[in-house]
Amino acid sequence: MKVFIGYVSLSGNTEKMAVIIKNRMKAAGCKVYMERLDTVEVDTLKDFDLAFIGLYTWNKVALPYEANEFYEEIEQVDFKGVKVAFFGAGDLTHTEPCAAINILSDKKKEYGFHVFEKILKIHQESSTYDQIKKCEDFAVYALIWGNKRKKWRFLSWNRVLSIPKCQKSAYL
Ligand SMILES: Cc1cc2nc3c(=O)[nH]c(=O)nc-3n(C[C@H](O)[C@H](O)[C@H](O)COP(=O)(O)O)c2cc1C
Repeated sequence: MKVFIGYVSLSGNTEKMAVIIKNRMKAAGCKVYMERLDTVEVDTLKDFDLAFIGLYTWNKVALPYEANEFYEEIEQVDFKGVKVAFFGAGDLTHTEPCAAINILSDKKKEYGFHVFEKILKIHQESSTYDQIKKCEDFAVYALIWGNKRKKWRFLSWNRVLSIPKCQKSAYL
């Protein structure tokens, strides 16, 4: 599978999540292309089987400024059926943590993207074993979701990747 990972990160926490996801996807045999969202051409997402988009949040009512152009360009292309999964670092003690992700994810749904129902939100840096595992598990579940066209394929992916049953508690 061809996987795209696009992210924006100021202090490096979201970038760290992106790297964990990238490594997990490579270990699963995917071809991975990773780029910052402020340099990506939005229509290239159509060339991938699955896209991961990661954002930090600095002001709960706004997108990071580096993602503004990406956000605007979504309106210019037909993205019907393009699959995307969202992740990001934030302050989970906020009343509305990682709100930038919800802003972008809502717009993507509106413009035809097929959005993975689980969003991965990590408190600050992904440094503990538990946080790193959450990133890896999220990546694998998104991959299975992105690849789930036939039941046998879902079952074989489960076996090949040797993952436990879905732990919903790992997601916010
Ligand atoms: C000035 C400032 C405002 C912030 N506002 C929010 C916020 O509204 N919501 C949130 O979830 N996190 C907020 N955070 C926490 C950051 O999202 C968090 O530090 C995150 O790890 C940054 O990601 P990055 O390292 O990828 O840039 C804020 C942090 C700073 C410094």
